[in-house]
Amino acid sequence: MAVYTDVTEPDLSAFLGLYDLGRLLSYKGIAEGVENSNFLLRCDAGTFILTLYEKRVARGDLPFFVGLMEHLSARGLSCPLPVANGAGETLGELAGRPAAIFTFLEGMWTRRPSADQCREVGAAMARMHRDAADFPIPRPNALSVAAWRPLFEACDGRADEVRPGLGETIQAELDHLEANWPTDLPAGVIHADLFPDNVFFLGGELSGLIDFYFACNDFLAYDLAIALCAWCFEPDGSFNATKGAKMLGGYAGVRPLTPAEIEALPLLARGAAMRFCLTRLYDWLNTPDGSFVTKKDPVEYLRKLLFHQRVRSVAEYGVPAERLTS
Ligand SMILES: Nc1ncnc2c1ncn2[C@@H]1O[C@H](COP(=O)(O)OP(=O)(O)OP(=O)(O)O)[C@@H](O)[C@H]1O
Ligand SMILES: N[C@@H](CCO)C(=O)O
Repeated sequence: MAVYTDVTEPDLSAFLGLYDLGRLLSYKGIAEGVENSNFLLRCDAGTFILTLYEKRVARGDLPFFVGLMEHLSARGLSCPLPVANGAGETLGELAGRPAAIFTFLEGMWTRRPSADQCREVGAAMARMHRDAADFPIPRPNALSVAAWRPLFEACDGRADEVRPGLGETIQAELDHLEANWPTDLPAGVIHADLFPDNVFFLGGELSGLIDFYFACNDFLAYDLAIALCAWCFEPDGSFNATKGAKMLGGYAGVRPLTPAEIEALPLLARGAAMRFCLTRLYDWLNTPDGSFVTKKDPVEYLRKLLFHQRVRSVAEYGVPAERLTS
């Protein structure tokens, strides 16, 4: 679960006193999530989410994250809207942590996404890319190709404890990715973690996107590659080309891809699989047994990586290239 910091009722009531939300009626910690502490708040004014930012989130990045959610909400994208206090500020401090209150999004995330949901996610991502295009604050991707080898080295040669041969596979793949990573694809603000647990559906329709705490500037098609990894594989490890086709088609229906993006997609997907394999590997090796944080399996992303290594063209994701361009 993710409630790292306890909040006392007097402290919370004092914090809420800065806002125009009425009295605190109740609050409780939310078990899901890994990075920050989240609480469900009920006040006279309604239901809200209180987030306390923990140490893995750099304070200097908070204006980017909170500002981006404000920017996207103002463009009509459904995502948590930071609530301003009486002084017009959206970021404050509570229990010694930076803290913010957000509007509550109705809906639930889906553990078994359907092909139609993959299409909706593709389309929502493209709208997000379009709506964020004029967001003025830059944030370079701290987890892009240049960060992967240092992350692997921080695993101290222990990858084979997770699976024999894993270290060698990662080394070889890093050599390939570093030598071939594209340099000039269309870029902008990406979500960078648009996994099923960060997309809510309500009554069969996509109701919103959450968790913008990896958002950054990078290649737009890299975001799509991440989503392809996160949404289009089945629990048995097989790639579902119907879901792949819907995801890519949903995206391209809003923002057609360039020929260079289409050609780069299998490589970007290898990079995406590597990024999540490495962060999971690092956490796997460095999270103490018995910790209340659920460790995610790095080998799931090794398998996805091996799949993408065999892909020669976007058609193998289920859709011919000509259907993705304008
Ligand atoms: N605005 C919101 N409306 C409704 N529920 C929310 C909202 N924000 C967060 N939640 C709930 O809190 C949970 C954790 O939120 P979030 O994923 O942002 O946390 P995190 O610690 O940053 O997670 P992660 O480990 O995925 O990076 C979500 O799964 C969701 O249940
Ligand atoms: N989505 C990430 C974890 C949180 O960002 C993963 O599944 O590894």
